[in-house]
Amino acid sequence: MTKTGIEAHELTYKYSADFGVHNIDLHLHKGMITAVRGASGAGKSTLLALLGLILHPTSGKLALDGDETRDMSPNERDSFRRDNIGIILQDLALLPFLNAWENVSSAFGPRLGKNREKAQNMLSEVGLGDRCETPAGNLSGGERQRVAVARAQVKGSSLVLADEPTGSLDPDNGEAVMRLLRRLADNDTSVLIATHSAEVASSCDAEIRLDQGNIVASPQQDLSEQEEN
Ligand SMILES: Nc1ncnc2c1ncn2[C@@H]1O[C@H](COP(=O)(O)OP(=O)(O)OP(=O)(O)O)[C@@H](O)[C@H]1O
Repeated sequence: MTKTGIEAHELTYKYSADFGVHNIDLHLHKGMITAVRGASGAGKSTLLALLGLILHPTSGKLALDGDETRDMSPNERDSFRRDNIGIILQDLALLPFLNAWENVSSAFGPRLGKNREKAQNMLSEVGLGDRCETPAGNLSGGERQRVAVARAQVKGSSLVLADEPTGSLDPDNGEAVMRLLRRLADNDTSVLIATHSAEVASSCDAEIRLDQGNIVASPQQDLSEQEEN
Protein backbone atom coordinates (compact mmCIF):
# COMPACT_ATOMS: atom_id res chain seq x y z
CA MET A 1 0.00 0.00 0.00
CA THR A 2 1.34 3.46 -0.85
CA LYS A 3 1.91 5.58 2.21
CA THR A 4 0.42 9.04 1.98
CA GLY A 5 1.57 12.27 3.50
CA ILE A 6 5.03 13.03 4.82
CA GLU A 7 6.97 10.62 6.95
CA ALA A 8 10.24 11.48 8.61
CA HIS A 9 12.28 8.97 10.57
CA GLU A 10 15.18 10.09 12.75
CA LEU A 11 15.66 13.07 10.44
CA THR A 12 18.72 15.05 11.50
CA TYR A 13 20.46 18.14 10.22
CA LYS A 14 23.58 19.44 11.94
CA TYR A 15 24.90 22.93 11.32
CA SER A 16 27.50 22.03 13.95
CA ALA A 17 27.79 19.61 16.85
CA ASP A 18 25.22 21.57 18.90
CA PHE A 19 22.97 23.30 16.37
CA GLY A 20 20.38 21.90 13.98
CA VAL A 21 17.47 19.47 14.39
CA HIS A 22 17.87 15.99 15.77
CA ASN A 23 16.14 12.62 15.27
CA ILE A 24 12.84 14.03 14.06
CA ASP A 25 10.09 11.40 13.77
CA LEU A 26 6.83 12.66 12.34
CA HIS A 27 3.94 11.80 10.06
CA LEU A 28 2.07 14.68 8.45
CA HIS A 29 -1.24 13.39 7.17
CA LYS A 30 -2.94 14.60 4.04
CA GLY A 31 -5.85 16.91 4.70
CA MET A 32 -4.36 18.19 7.96
CA ILE A 33 -2.72 21.45 8.99
CA THR A 34 0.07 20.91 11.49
CA ALA A 35 1.66 23.76 13.42
CA VAL A 36 5.29 23.66 14.45
CA ARG A 37 6.02 25.88 17.41
CA GLY A 38 9.08 26.66 19.44
CA ALA A 39 11.17 29.55 20.68
CA SER A 40 13.40 31.51 18.36
CA GLY A 41 16.27 29.22 17.34
CA ALA A 42 14.34 26.02 18.22
CA GLY A 43 14.77 24.71 14.67
CA LYS A 44 11.44 25.49 12.95
CA SER A 45 12.91 26.98 9.77
CA THR A 46 15.51 24.22 9.62
CA LEU A 47 12.78 21.57 9.81
CA LEU A 48 10.80 23.30 7.06
CA ALA A 49 13.93 23.49 4.89
CA LEU A 50 14.56 19.76 5.41
CA LEU A 51 10.96 18.81 4.58
CA GLY A 52 11.10 21.15 1.56
CA LEU A 53 14.24 19.35 0.29
CA ILE A 54 16.17 22.61 0.50
CA LEU A 55 18.57 21.20 3.09
CA HIS A 56 19.88 17.67 2.68
CA PRO A 57 19.66 15.69 5.93
CA THR A 58 22.83 14.73 7.76
CA SER A 59 21.06 11.44 8.54
CA GLY A 60 17.60 9.91 8.71
CA LYS A 61 14.82 9.23 6.22
CA LEU A 62 12.17 11.36 4.60
CA ALA A 63 9.39 10.06 2.37
CA LEU A 64 6.72 12.07 0.58
CA ASP A 65 3.69 10.01 -0.45
CA GLY A 66 5.88 6.93 -0.13
CA ASP A 67 8.74 8.29 -2.28
CA GLU A 68 11.97 8.09 -0.29
CA THR A 69 13.93 11.28 -0.96
CA ARG A 70 17.28 10.39 0.66
CA ASP A 71 18.99 8.94 -2.40
CA MET A 72 17.75 11.49 -4.92
CA SER A 73 20.41 13.47 -6.78
CA PRO A 74 20.34 17.28 -6.37
CA ASN A 75 18.60 17.58 -9.77
CA GLU A 76 16.02 14.97 -8.83
CA ARG A 77 15.38 16.76 -5.53
CA ASP A 78 14.91 20.09 -7.34
CA SER A 79 12.43 18.66 -9.78
CA PHE A 80 10.62 16.70 -7.04
CA ARG A 81 10.31 19.93 -5.05
CA ARG A 82 9.02 21.86 -8.05
CA ASP A 83 6.39 19.20 -8.78
CA ASN A 84 5.23 18.35 -5.26
CA ILE A 85 6.04 21.01 -2.69
CA GLY A 86 4.78 24.56 -2.24
CA ILE A 87 6.83 26.81 0.00
CA ILE A 88 5.69 30.08 1.57
CA LEU A 89 8.70 31.78 3.07
CA GLN A 90 8.88 34.22 5.97
CA ASP A 91 10.16 36.98 3.68
CA LEU A 92 7.76 35.84 0.94
CA ALA A 93 10.44 35.75 -1.77
CA LEU A 94 8.08 37.30 -4.32
CA LEU A 95 9.88 39.17 -7.07
CA PRO A 96 8.67 42.77 -6.60
CA PHE A 97 9.18 43.81 -10.23
CA LEU A 98 7.08 40.91 -11.57
CA ASN A 99 3.32 41.33 -11.44
CA ALA A 100 1.07 39.06 -9.37
CA TRP A 101 0.30 36.48 -12.07
CA GLU A 102 3.97 36.28 -13.12
CA ASN A 103 4.96 35.53 -9.52
CA VAL A 104 2.35 32.76 -9.31
CA SER A 105 3.37 31.36 -12.69
CA SER A 106 7.03 31.24 -11.58
CA ALA A 107 6.10 28.12 -9.54
CA PHE A 108 6.25 26.19 -12.81
CA GLY A 109 9.65 27.50 -13.92
CA PRO A 110 11.00 30.41 -15.94
CA ARG A 111 8.56 30.31 -18.90
CA LEU A 112 6.01 32.51 -17.18
CA GLY A 113 3.57 33.02 -20.08
CA LYS A 114 2.97 29.30 -20.46
CA ASN A 115 0.86 29.07 -17.31
CA ARG A 116 -0.67 32.54 -17.32
CA GLU A 117 -4.28 31.33 -17.30
CA LYS A 118 -3.69 28.89 -14.42
CA ALA A 119 -1.97 31.65 -12.46
CA GLN A 120 -4.79 34.10 -13.06
CA ASN A 121 -7.43 31.53 -12.08
CA MET A 122 -5.55 30.81 -8.88
CA LEU A 123 -5.32 34.52 -8.06
CA SER A 124 -9.09 34.78 -8.53
CA GLU A 125 -9.50 31.92 -6.07
CA VAL A 126 -7.56 33.82 -3.40
CA GLY A 127 -9.60 36.97 -4.09
CA LEU A 128 -7.01 38.81 -6.17
CA GLY A 129 -8.50 38.40 -9.64
CA ASP A 130 -8.42 42.16 -10.13
CA ARG A 131 -4.76 42.53 -9.09
CA CYS A 132 -3.19 40.11 -11.57
CA GLU A 133 -1.31 42.83 -13.44
CA THR A 134 -0.10 44.69 -10.34
CA PRO A 135 3.64 44.43 -9.58
CA ALA A 136 4.11 42.45 -6.36
CA GLY A 137 6.06 45.37 -4.90
CA ASN A 138 2.91 47.54 -5.12
CA LEU A 139 0.66 45.09 -3.23
CA SER A 140 -0.10 45.28 0.50
CA GLY A 141 1.44 42.76 2.93
CA GLY A 142 -1.82 40.77 3.09
CA GLU A 143 -2.18 40.77 -0.68
CA ARG A 144 1.43 39.65 -1.14
CA GLN A 145 0.87 36.82 1.31
CA ARG A 146 -2.18 35.71 -0.68
CA VAL A 147 -0.06 35.76 -3.86
CA ALA A 148 2.46 33.56 -2.02
CA VAL A 149 -0.34 31.12 -1.08
CA ALA A 150 -1.58 31.13 -4.70
CA ARG A 151 1.94 30.35 -5.90
CA ALA A 152 2.26 27.48 -3.41
CA GLN A 153 -1.14 26.13 -4.49
CA VAL A 154 -1.07 26.55 -8.25
CA LYS A 155 0.74 23.27 -9.00
CA GLY A 156 -1.55 21.21 -6.78
CA SER A 157 1.30 20.44 -4.36
CA SER A 158 1.08 17.43 -2.03
CA LEU A 159 2.89 19.37 0.69
CA VAL A 160 2.76 23.07 1.52
CA LEU A 161 5.25 24.50 3.99
CA ALA A 162 4.60 27.97 5.38
CA ASP A 163 7.07 29.86 7.58
CA GLU A 164 5.15 32.37 9.76
CA PRO A 165 2.50 32.92 7.06
CA THR A 166 0.49 35.30 9.21
CA GLY A 167 3.36 36.81 11.22
CA SER A 168 3.36 40.24 9.59
CA LEU A 169 -0.39 40.50 8.98
CA ASP A 170 -3.26 42.21 10.82
CA PRO A 171 -5.88 39.82 12.30
CA ASP A 172 -8.30 40.03 9.32
CA ASN A 173 -5.60 39.31 6.76
CA GLY A 174 -4.14 36.61 9.01
CA GLU A 175 -7.51 34.88 9.21
CA ALA A 176 -7.95 35.15 5.43
CA VAL A 177 -4.59 33.45 4.87
CA MET A 178 -5.48 30.70 7.37
CA ARG A 179 -8.77 30.11 5.54
CA LEU A 180 -6.83 29.69 2.28
CA LEU A 181 -4.46 27.21 3.91
CA ARG A 182 -7.45 25.33 5.31
CA ARG A 183 -8.90 25.10 1.83
CA LEU A 184 -5.61 23.66 0.63
CA ALA A 185 -5.73 21.00 3.33
CA ASP A 186 -9.34 20.23 2.43
CA ASN A 187 -8.06 19.49 -1.08
CA ASP A 188 -5.90 16.71 0.37
CA THR A 189 -2.65 18.58 0.86
CA SER A 190 -0.42 18.22 3.93
CA VAL A 191 0.16 21.71 5.34
CA LEU A 192 2.85 22.54 7.88
CA ILE A 193 3.01 26.01 9.42
CA ALA A 194 5.89 27.33 11.52
CA THR A 195 4.44 29.85 13.92
CA HIS A 196 5.12 31.64 17.19
CA SER A 197 1.40 32.24 17.63
CA ALA A 198 -0.60 30.09 20.07
CA GLU A 199 -3.77 31.34 18.39
CA VAL A 200 -2.65 30.21 14.93
CA ALA A 201 -1.52 26.87 16.36
CA SER A 202 -4.88 26.35 18.07
CA SER A 203 -6.64 26.70 14.71
CA CYS A 204 -4.50 23.85 13.29
CA ASP A 205 -5.31 20.14 13.55
CA ALA A 206 -2.12 19.13 15.33
CA GLU A 207 0.95 20.70 16.84
CA ILE A 208 4.61 19.80 17.00
CA ARG A 209 6.75 21.58 19.58
CA LEU A 210 10.46 21.96 19.05
CA ASP A 211 13.00 22.77 21.71
CA GLN A 212 16.69 23.07 20.84
CA GLY A 213 16.19 21.05 17.69
CA ASN A 214 14.24 18.21 19.35
CA ILE A 215 10.54 17.39 19.15
CA VAL A 216 9.02 17.70 22.60
CA ALA A 217 5.39 17.11 21.53
CA SER A 218 4.22 15.52 18.29
CA PRO A 219 0.94 15.49 16.33
CA GLN A 220 0.42 11.84 17.23
CA GLN A 221 0.55 12.75 20.91
CA ASP A 222 -1.85 15.64 20.40
CA LEU A 223 -4.29 13.46 18.48
CA SER A 224 -4.26 10.71 21.09
CA GLU A 225 -4.82 13.36 23.79
CA GLN A 226 -7.84 14.61 21.82
CA GLU A 227 -9.16 11.06 21.48
CA GLU A 228 -8.87 10.54 25.24
CA ASN A 229 -10.91 13.70 25.97
N1 LIG B 1 23.19 28.66 8.46
C1 LIG B 1 23.36 28.37 9.76
N2 LIG B 1 24.57 28.08 10.24
C2 LIG B 1 24.76 27.73 11.55
N3 LIG B 1 23.75 27.68 12.46
C3 LIG B 1 22.51 27.98 12.00
C4 LIG B 1 22.25 28.34 10.65
N4 LIG B 1 20.93 28.57 10.51
C5 LIG B 1 20.38 28.38 11.74
N5 LIG B 1 21.33 28.02 12.64
C6 LIG B 1 21.12 27.70 14.06
O1 LIG B 1 20.29 26.55 14.13
C7 LIG B 1 19.29 26.70 15.14
C8 LIG B 1 17.90 26.58 14.55
O2 LIG B 1 17.65 27.71 13.70
P1 LIG B 1 16.25 27.94 12.98
O3 LIG B 1 16.42 29.11 12.06
O4 LIG B 1 15.81 26.67 12.38
O5 LIG B 1 15.31 28.31 14.21
P2 LIG B 1 13.81 28.88 14.22
O6 LIG B 1 13.08 28.08 15.23
O7 LIG B 1 13.26 28.90 12.83
O8 LIG B 1 14.04 30.37 14.72
P3 LIG B 1 13.15 31.72 14.45
O9 LIG B 1 11.85 31.52 15.16
O10 LIG B 1 14.00 32.77 15.11
O11 LIG B 1 13.04 31.91 12.96
C9 LIG B 1 19.57 28.06 15.80
O12 LIG B 1 20.35 27.82 16.94
C10 LIG B 1 20.36 28.82 14.74
O13 LIG B 1 21.24 29.75 15.34
